[in-house]
Amino acid sequence: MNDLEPTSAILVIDDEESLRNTFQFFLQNQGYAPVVTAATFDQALQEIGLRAFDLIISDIVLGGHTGIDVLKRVREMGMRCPVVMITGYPTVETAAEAVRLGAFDYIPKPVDKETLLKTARLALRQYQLERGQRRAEQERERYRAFLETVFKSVTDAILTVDRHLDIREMNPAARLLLTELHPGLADQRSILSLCAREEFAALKKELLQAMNSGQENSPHLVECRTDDRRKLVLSIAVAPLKDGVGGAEGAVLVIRDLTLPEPRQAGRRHRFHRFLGASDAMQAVYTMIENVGRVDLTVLITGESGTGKELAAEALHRESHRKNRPLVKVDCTAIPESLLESELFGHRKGSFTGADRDRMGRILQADGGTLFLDEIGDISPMMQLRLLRFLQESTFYPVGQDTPLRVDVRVLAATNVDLKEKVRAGAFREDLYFRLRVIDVILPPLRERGNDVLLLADHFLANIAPKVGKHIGGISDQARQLLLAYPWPGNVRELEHVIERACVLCQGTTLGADQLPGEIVGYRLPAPEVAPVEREGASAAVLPAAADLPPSERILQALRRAGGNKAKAARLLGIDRTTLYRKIRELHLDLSQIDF
Ligand SMILES: Nc1ncnc2c1ncn2[C@@H]1O[C@H](COP(=O)(O)OP(=O)(O)OP(=O)(O)O)[C@@H](O)[C@H]1O
Repeated sequence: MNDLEPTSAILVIDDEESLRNTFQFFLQNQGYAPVVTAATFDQALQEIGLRAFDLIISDIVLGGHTGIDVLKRVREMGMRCPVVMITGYPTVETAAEAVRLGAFDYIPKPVDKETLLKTARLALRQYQLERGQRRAEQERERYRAFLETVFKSVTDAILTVDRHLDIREMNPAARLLLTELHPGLADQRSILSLCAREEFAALKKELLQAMNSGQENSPHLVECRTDDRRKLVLSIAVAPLKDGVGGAEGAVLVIRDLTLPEPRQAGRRHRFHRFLGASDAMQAVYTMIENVGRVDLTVLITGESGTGKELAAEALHRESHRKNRPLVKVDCTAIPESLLESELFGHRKGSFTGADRDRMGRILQADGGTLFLDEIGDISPMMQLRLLRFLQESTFYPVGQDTPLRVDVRVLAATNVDLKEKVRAGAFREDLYFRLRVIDVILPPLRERGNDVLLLADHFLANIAPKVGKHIGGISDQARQLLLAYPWPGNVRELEHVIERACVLCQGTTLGADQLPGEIVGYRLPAPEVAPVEREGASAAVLPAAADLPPSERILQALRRAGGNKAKAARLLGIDRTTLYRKIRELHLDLSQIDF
């Protein structure tokens, strides 16, 4: 047995049973496992859907299909494993064609054992090598992305210069600091513009010294003023940028802001931009947004639906130096796939049917500001690739234009799907994921925000009641208890709708449990030993948990409690009326026998 690929999984596809079995026997004898067989194209696809294979050996003629169809499907599914064709004499040409299309090799019939095993060995070895290379490349890309993330996310300003003192790279913190010192300073080609300021007069000498001596300078402190006269204290450190052969190809400048922070607003915040919430979970979100907002990083905002991702994007924009420039929002799922590309990148007149004039895309509209891509998790592989290119290069091509446009845009993206899981499932590019998630802001679900539920409910009540022409003074204790106990799968948006509905239903001056929907009233059911009869007359609708009673009993009990009123019974059960009717039909419940 060959120890290079001991546990390789192989799929043999052939409509001749004897051949399938012989191949399987030969290959298994070599220690390959599992060796799976399929007699038809459809069976083969089924097997491929069930597990990953390291090698596929397929007859070129497969009933209504061919081995080339297998090859094509395998590649369409993104699998890179080698495919070897088995061919009879009249189809040798087709097999050669298959190799041109990417098959690893073909074996003419009659297949002898040695040729089969040798080809399998070679194919598996090459596949293993390719996989190793791919893994190494991914590893390098991951490491590069990691370094870039560090470079971008540290709050120290980092700049690199070449031997001519031209700026090569600067991180977002450096861009921010230079802009604060003087607008436009960050766009200068040479570091000499910074050195021209009196406070930085020694910098040029330090940089040259570091390059010539190959030694780091010890950090020292500089006092200076920003363009708006704020005083800063900066620590400045300079180190050579080694060229790998003993010299320096430039220098690195690291500037740390040691200015004492202005006293922070003391205590807990109840509001932050358009957010409302005083819970610990929200305090952490506010601090994160404040810290991240200032630095020009790509941010991925995650959280369940209705948790306020759009509010987070607005707050991040407002906290940034781009706040006076546009914030452009694009809901990636609201725009049909075919239009999304031109929506984002714009198009030239005549580039496709219906493009009767040039159109400026959303990215260009956001120039100088922020682009917010909502629901990013659902974009197609093609859009993923185009976005990746844009994030990597800050340039893009409008549809139908072959010269690129450069923009200065900060990208914020949001999703309520688990992107990491999508990456694992191969539905989202890992490289794009890393690009987007330089920093993530995670919004907690409402059920983790404690009393914020009541804070928000009161806020929505105060806003909505006057709009529907009601004078409602507050929410009853019972209703508050129910609001607190409910897990809010739709989060703040759901709460807002619930209060809206309750305001419409409310006849008095207090919003009570009766105006809350069944799923909230019926949630967290009390202990089953409380007999329904004992609870009769209780205002809050509550029934024993479903697990303790068969469904038919539970429905009958609810109907009895509701005096035969189906709407009320449905509310007690936490389901809607139509579902209740359906269940009555399905369970063949005879309501005429019930004594209400
Ligand atoms: N903490 C909050 N304070 C006040 N209003 C909030 C808060 N969080 C969310 N909202 C409100 O709830 C609604 C939903 O918020 P938003 O649209 O930002 O959620 P989302 O997470 O983007 O939802 P989706 O993923 O479904 O797009 C909005 O009306 C928003 O104003």
